[in-house]
Amino acid sequence: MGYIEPAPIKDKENPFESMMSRFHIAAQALGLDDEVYNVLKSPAKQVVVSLPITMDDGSIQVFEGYRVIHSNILGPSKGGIRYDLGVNLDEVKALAAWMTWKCAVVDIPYGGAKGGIKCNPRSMSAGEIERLTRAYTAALGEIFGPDRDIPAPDMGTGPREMAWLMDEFSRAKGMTTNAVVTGKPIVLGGSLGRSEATGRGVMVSTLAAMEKLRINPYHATCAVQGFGNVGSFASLLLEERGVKIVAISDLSGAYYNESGINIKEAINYRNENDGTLDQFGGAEKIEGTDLLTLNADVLVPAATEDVINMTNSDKIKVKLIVEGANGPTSAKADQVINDKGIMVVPDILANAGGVTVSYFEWVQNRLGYKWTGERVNRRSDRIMKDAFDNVYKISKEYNVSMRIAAYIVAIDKVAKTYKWRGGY
Ligand SMILES: NC(=O)C1=CN([C@@H]2O[C@H](COP(=O)(O)OP(=O)(O)OC[C@H]3O[C@@H](n4cnc5c(N)ncnc54)[C@H](O)[C@@H]3O)[C@@H](O)[C@H]2O)C=CC1
Ligand SMILES: O=C(O)CCC(=O)C(=O)O
Repeated sequence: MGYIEPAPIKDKENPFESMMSRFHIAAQALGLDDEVYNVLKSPAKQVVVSLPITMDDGSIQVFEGYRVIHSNILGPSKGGIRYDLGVNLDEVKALAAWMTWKCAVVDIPYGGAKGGIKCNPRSMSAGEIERLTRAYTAALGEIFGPDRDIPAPDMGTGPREMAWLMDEFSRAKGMTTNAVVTGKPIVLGGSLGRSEATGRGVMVSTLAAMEKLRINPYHATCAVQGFGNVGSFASLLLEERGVKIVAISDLSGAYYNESGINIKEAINYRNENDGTLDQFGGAEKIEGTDLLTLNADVLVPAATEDVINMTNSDKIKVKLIVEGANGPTSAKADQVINDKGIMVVPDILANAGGVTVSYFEWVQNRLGYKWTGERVNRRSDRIMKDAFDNVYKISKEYNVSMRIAAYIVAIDKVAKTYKWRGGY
């Protein structure tokens, strides 16, 4: 398949401003004082690096790489690395702040960071991606570290890139340092359960929300946007629990089957076809954006930012949105969705299963010990369910949406920690 350019998203909002508008509402509800507000509204560190890479044809191409540390108040900063043509500083700043709130919502001892390289990994060879990953790691070698800043996979990256990052960092330090990065291959110290962890957390959040809404999973239908790491595992695990997945999608388009898509078949098809669902035969092909407005009970956006926005929010028909992606709902669309009475399990809660198991991976690396997959899943399910219940309780207490409640939980924890540690 040739590379398919994503269609530009209409009315895309500035992601950092979107994040700030929710932060502002939650800070007001919480009565956050000005000092802490000012500390938390700006990232602690922003680094932009220029990466000249020799391409396979011998030419030199210069790529721009970013790493933003939003906060290290709760601990070393943590967050994925994204390879995508849409990467820019405002996006990375927003994603870094979301990591701060996410780690606080699930109560793990990390601050928030995010990184990215503006590139199109689908049009690059493995060798070019390896050289780019190694150059990025070398450029940020003084930022990364198991006690400082710990990257992980995000869109366009996975265990392969994390292995190169770990190796490059270890070579520079003269010792194997596997705790510098999570989401590694198992053989390099990756944790069992990390690959499926984000999708698994989405499944746990979806079932918890369905229980509140009295939706029986065995009678429920669900549409999932994005069929990468998060979307495919969320689909598989929800299907295993009785939910009928009626639509899935990726950059090639959306695929609809009202009797339910066989998700194992779709995953096998994608794995055998260069990572794409293009020409998938188990469903009828529909427009990618039509998936968002289908008649289903649940929508899981698991692709990218701002896909639910002012052009389509009034047409959304589901009862529940569970945000597998970071920032899939624009801040302006929040109000429309709330007015329609749709429950939203927000990104900083719903997709926190990934960073939770990344934390377990880091703990195992530091202990020099391996947990069983059963132990990883049991503990992460518990953390996700407790976090859901806590956010739900706060949403009732403050009479706010689940999104604002999650921000309240997070900001409160970070602010209290900041106060105890003291400013400069
Ligand atoms: N990988 C992880 O552990 C975590 C990922 N996330 C978030 O989940 C989202 C997806 O990440 P991954 O699954 O890791 O990425 P991935 O690179 O594995 O997969 C992305 C998928 O989305 C599809 N896609 C991209 N743009 C699209 C569009 N406009 N419409 C339909 N499909 C589109 C791609 O074709 C691909 O199927 C991102 O927002 C990421 O930040 C959040 C928490 C953890
Ligand atoms: O696993 C991690 O450390 C971070 C994953 C991530 O980037 C995210 O949750 O958005």
